[in-house]
Amino acid sequence: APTLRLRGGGRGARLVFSCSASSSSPSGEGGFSGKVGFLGLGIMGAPMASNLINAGCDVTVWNRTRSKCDPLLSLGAKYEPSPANVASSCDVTFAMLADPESAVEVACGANGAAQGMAPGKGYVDVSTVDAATSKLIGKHITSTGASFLEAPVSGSKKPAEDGLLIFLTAGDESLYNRVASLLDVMGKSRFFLGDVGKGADMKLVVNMVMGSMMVSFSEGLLLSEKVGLDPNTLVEVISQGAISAPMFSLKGPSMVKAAYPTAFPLKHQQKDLRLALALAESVSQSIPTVAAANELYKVAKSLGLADQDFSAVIEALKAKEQSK
Ligand SMILES: NC(=O)C1=CN([C@@H]2O[C@H](COP(=O)(O)OP(=O)(O)OC[C@H]3O[C@@H](n4cnc5c(N)ncnc54)[C@H](OP(=O)(O)O)[C@@H]3O)[C@@H](O)[C@H]2O)C=CC1
Ligand SMILES: O=CCCC(=O)O
Repeated sequence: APTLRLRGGGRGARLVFSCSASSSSPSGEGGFSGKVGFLGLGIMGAPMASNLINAGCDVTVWNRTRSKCDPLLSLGAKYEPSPANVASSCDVTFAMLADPESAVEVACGANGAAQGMAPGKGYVDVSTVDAATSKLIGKHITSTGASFLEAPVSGSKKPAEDGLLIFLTAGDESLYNRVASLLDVMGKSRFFLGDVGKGADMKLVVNMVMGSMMVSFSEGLLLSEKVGLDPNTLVEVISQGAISAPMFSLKGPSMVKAAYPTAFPLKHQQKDLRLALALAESVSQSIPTVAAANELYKVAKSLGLADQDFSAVIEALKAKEQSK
């Protein structure tokens, strides 16, 4: 019988089917009983794979840096020495890689996942990449007879740990239905947006808004301090008004202390702004606020902050002030 369990706390609490559930729905969704591969065990991939294992899935992992597999193996995962091996030994393989270059390399390179793909198998790329990259990966995967779904996620380290991500999917709808119960183990909601590229586009639009919001927030924190206000009070005032956002309440207090524990690496936020600018250019849209924000993230990277949380962009503003 399907297993029901409570997921999340407070307002996020809900009941979800476990991995071995055998439910079915009019859309063709059902439980997933096959073998699941997971490639890329960074900040996001590791907790996502952990949740699949904890839900009872038969998970096989691979990561470029082998040692990052160890915690997952302790939870019961299996290991294969290459993406091709994972893909050939699993029914469906997820990939959570850093950027377009690594996503292509892992899917299409030597010993890449495509080499282990075959009809009946599926590849779900949950990395944040641009539409052209996603289409390229999709082409390699589908040329083997396998199916392809892009499924970038909104939500950071904590939502990944809590299984509360938001999936922005596009591509093969039957694969979407086939992996729905797996997405529900890792996330709180999922959108199917159409042809390959639409999930990538949606993700880049969301993240360009987020990246600009963070810069605007940083400017406000610094200005409040400069005019003699307590920036902690600013965080509190914002949290009670119409521009309240979990991101401000979560990151504000540590930003005031100049602490940037990494949830979303700054280098990835800058990558997303770069890709969003290219997306806007492809349709001749001007996004001047995003362009200005991108310059600040580039400055922050040049200050050695690439691996800090993206909220460290405030340090680029501080550096500008100091150089006056
Ligand atoms: N962190 C966040 O809040 C969120 C991140 N994202 C997106 O998810 C993706 C992953 O992010 P995150 O987990 O934070 O990033 P991490 O930097 O923590 O992890 C990146 C992963 O990519 C692997 N990788 C990098 N380059 C290569 C390569 N050339 N070949 C093979 N593997 C490679 C890394 O392997 P290795 O361990 O060997 O370095 C690691 O497994 C990114 O696209 C990011 O934009 C999306 C939503 C939220
Ligand atoms: O891509 C990273 C998104 C982070 C978030 O949605 O909080």
